[in-house]
Amino acid sequence: MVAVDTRVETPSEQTRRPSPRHAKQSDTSRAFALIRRYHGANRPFVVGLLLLVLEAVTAVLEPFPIAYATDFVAGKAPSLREHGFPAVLSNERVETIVLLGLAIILIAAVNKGADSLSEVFLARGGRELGYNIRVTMYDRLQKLSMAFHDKRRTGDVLTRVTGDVLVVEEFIVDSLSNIVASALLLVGSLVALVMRSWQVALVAVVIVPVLALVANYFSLRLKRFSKDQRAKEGDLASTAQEMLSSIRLVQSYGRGHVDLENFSRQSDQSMRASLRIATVQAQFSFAIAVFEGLTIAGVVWLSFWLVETGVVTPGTLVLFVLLIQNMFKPSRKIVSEWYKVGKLIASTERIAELLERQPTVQDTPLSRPAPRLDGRLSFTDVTFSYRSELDGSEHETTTTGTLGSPAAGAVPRPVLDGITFSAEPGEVVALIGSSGAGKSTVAQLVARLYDPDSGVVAIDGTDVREFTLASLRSQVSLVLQETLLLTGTVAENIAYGIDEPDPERIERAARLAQAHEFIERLPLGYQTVLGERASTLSGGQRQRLAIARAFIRDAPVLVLDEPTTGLDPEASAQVIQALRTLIDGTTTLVISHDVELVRCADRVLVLDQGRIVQEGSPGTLAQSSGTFAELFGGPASAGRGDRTGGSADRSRGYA
Ligand SMILES: Nc1ncnc2c1ncn2[C@@H]1O[C@H](COP(=O)(O)OP(=O)(O)OP(=O)(O)O)[C@@H](O)[C@H]1O
Repeated sequence: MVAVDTRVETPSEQTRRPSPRHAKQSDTSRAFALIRRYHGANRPFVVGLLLLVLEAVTAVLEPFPIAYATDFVAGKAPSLREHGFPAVLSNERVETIVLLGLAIILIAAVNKGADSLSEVFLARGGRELGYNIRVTMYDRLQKLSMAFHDKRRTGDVLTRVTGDVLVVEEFIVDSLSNIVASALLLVGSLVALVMRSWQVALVAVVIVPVLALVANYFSLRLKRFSKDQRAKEGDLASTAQEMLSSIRLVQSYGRGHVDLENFSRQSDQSMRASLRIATVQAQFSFAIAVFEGLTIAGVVWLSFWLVETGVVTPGTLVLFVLLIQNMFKPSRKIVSEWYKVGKLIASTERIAELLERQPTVQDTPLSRPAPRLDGRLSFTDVTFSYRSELDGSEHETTTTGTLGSPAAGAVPRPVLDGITFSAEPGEVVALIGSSGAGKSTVAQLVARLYDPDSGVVAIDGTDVREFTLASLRSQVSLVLQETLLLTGTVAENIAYGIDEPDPERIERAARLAQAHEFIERLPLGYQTVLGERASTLSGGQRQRLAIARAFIRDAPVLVLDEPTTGLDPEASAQVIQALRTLIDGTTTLVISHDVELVRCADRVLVLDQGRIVQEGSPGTLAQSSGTFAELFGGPASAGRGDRTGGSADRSRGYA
């Protein structure tokens, strides 16, 4: 059932981006292409549409017994028996009226039955479509590279995955049946009119294009306003999400009122957008109602003249009025649903924009699974600059909302400029340098969170781009400054990223990470459920869980990015103790401002503005003049052999 798009994307697809003009021209076809691609089984749609045809046919038939009864009562039509119906009652007149009444009931029952059943079938199709789109979007979001995630606005993306998908889903469930049934009824009524009187049909033939023109005028306005409204809703969700994720900052700085003003301004804009839609809808309904009144009056005058001249019977006049009403009823429905077509198109555009986005970091058809790696890491003449995947007008429009805020037109300066170094298996290399020098960027290139603009990052002599992302990333462990813990138990958090965790393995990892003792003290030990941000744990405890997570993965390459920043000396000492065990025998890239941690390294690289400006063992660098000695102080610094060095001397604030 799931239509998750797991195709391997080729590099050529990466650059395939429609021009804004092209995208504008194909709004509707884009919407239908999306529905076609993700709708799942055909059966609910086929059966649903057949039932709609039955509904339309019965709706066209409904006025006929009423018209016949009118003529029969007025003595202008014979009894049904004269048409060859078998006699069922003794009174022929009563019999005709009863049979006509039964026909009205039967037609109405079939009509309503078909209507309800079609809704059931289309609901099934619509929900399946929504499910497929939602799961595919989730899958795509996981695959999109950091260049996308750096700039996207979470609230807006969430609105696309939830709100916009719901719009598409509900269009199929609620509106599609109304629109198709109404269109069929319109055509059916027109055909019935043509068959009964060409003169009256002429009136109807004039009505249809006028109706279409009026509908088109209003639908264009509705579409524009709905796009605007969806974008405003996305902005609103982004603002709310940002406030919630930075609630500590908001409260501690007492800036809640500023955020509130901002939120209420955006709410106001969203409300105004909704009101504009409601106003246009009301104008639309009013225009149609006036037009309907005029048309029915015209038909009544025309039919009256036809009755007077004996061309048609009074029953036919009733039939005409009912058929014309039959034409306006669906028109009114189409009008109200048309607004949803605009909404549908706006939402599908926003969904398609996300689904069509190609990750810049991805597997190629030539990628192969990495074997178990030894961990020989090398950077050769690596140059890199941050580029936004959101650059380009098709991604940054005012109508579909903002996925992010790229610095339009800014030429990115290289963040890394010709970086070359290597680390042997098991070697610990420390990266130091002032803030913004590019240390974290080097670390992120190892796990291919970004790809270099030029040069090669290799492990065991193979360019990391030749390995599949999953197999590469499973052999690189990251411990970052801010530990990301997920809602779930402590055990689940430690075992995150491995397929078959067993409790013994989890506990062994926790013991190695010096986390076992505090976990045992938690109310339910390893089964304690951590909240969204595990705010009940201290920074040091969270960090030791991250180290346990790295232990359990047993990856040959380890990247530590400021793992002790923000911890007090005691917590920091515990974390460093755990890290000493973790880095032993593992190729490690460590970025730290902590002298204790840097002393664990075999070699230190000093980065400045994206270049390596100094290189050597901690001991050697401490003896020579340069950034290292300035940052970490004098000759006391020693190499890896001095890992137990107990100086509490910290780096001198240069972050
Ligand atoms: N996602 C990003 N998008 C755009 N620019 C970025 C991004 N991340 C970092 N930069 C820029 O790249 C440069 C290097 O950043 P990086 O985080 O690698 O430095 P760093 O040496 O790790 O700094 P710090 O010690 O402060 O963490 C900085 O100028 C930073 O502003």
